[in-house]
Amino acid sequence: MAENEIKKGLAGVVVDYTAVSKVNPDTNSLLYRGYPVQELAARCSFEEVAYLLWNGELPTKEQLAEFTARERAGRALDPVVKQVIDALPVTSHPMDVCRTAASVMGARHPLAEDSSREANMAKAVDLFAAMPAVVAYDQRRRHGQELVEPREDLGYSANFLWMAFGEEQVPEVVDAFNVSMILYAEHSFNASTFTARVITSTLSDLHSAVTGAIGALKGPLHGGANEAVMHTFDEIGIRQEESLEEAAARAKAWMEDALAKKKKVMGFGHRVYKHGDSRVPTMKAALDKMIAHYGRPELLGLYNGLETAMDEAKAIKPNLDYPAGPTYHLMGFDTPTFTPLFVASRITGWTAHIMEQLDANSLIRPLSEYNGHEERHLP
Ligand SMILES: CC(=O)SCCNC(=O)CCNC(=O)[C@H](O)C(C)(C)COP(=O)(O)OP(=O)(O)OC[C@H]1O[C@@H](n2cnc3c(N)ncnc32)[C@H](O)[C@@H]1OP(=O)(O)O
Ligand SMILES: O=C([O-])CC(=O)C(=O)O
Repeated sequence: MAENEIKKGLAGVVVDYTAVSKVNPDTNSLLYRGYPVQELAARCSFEEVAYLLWNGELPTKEQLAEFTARERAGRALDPVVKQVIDALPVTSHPMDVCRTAASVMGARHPLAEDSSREANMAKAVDLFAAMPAVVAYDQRRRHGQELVEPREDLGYSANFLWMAFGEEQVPEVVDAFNVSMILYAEHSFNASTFTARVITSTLSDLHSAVTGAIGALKGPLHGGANEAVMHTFDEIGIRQEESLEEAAARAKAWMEDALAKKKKVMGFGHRVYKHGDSRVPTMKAALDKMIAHYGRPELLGLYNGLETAMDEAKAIKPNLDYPAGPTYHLMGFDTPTFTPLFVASRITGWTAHIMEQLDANSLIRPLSEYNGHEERHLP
């Protein structure tokens, strides 16, 4: 019997203060620096939200102009980072490519060993500006396509889609992508952010913390779930000729069978929210728009069938990854690219937390209760 109560997975443990965001499971709300995320998603660009997360306030017109000019100037893929990506097999998971690229960018950064607030802010903006090129180029090279150079006349989301597909997207698609970036940007002490804070607490550098955070995000219990959702849809089978009702019935039957076999179905459940993820209604509205735009009601059938069956059987609600996965699929991203899209967004939240951790640092080092062999001695 343990002498101390063990909180497995640190469930329910409050480990520090944060002013970056507030997740409130009782009111199903999420605030970034005090602003409801739904309001930000409806009215702001992702660039404005990034600025807010880092600086605590939304930018003025002049500040936004300066900030976007800085972001646009940093979008091109560093030729050395491209060489490193090209040296990786095309079968490498795109999250491994992202993690490697973040690490190379850190080693090459002119301020690599400087962890002052000014240097960290510069590094954060550099990563934010450059990661879309990594994600977009890696998807393209896996499909035998050439790098697409960024366009300075486009906003962050429009340019990201341009670099991924080499075609300008219509405003509805750009808006849905912008909403997904805003919703994915920040979520208090989730596993990847906590990883970044642990690494930062040793006084290691920002790129090391982001590289570790990317590793934590990859797992299917965290960000990897958006990719896993699409695998579920694929396993059930996407049949474009099918009606919404037919697809829903097949998805419902699939879920009932999966739950009878005690399977965990990715895209459902959350450590903090127990009555639904605050971000899902906004992301689901964006998914609905994409389903209408691309004329794909059968995907809504699959979505509804799984959700209903999970709710009836276990009352477990979808998390953000559930509507995000099929939204990215409709936009034309291949499935392994979904979690790197999450990386591109969460760089903002991670780096805001890294700077906050450094401002009031204490080495993160919890205790453990030993349950191994009694003391013994060599014969
Ligand atoms: C952006 C994000 O990172 S959001 C999270 C993305 N992750 C996923 O979608 C992965 C699937 N979900 C899960 O594994 C979990 O819900 C987690 C890890 C997110 C949170 O889990 P925890 O708070 O640790 O709860 P835990 O995993 O113990 O689940 C509690 C119960 O609900 C069940 N449950 C929770 N989620 C699911 C699920 N997705 N499918 C089936 N059952 C589930 C568990 O089996 C468990 O049942 P039991 O008490 O009968 O054993
Ligand atoms: O908060 C969590 O545990 C996971 C999550 O939803 C996120 O990181 O966006």
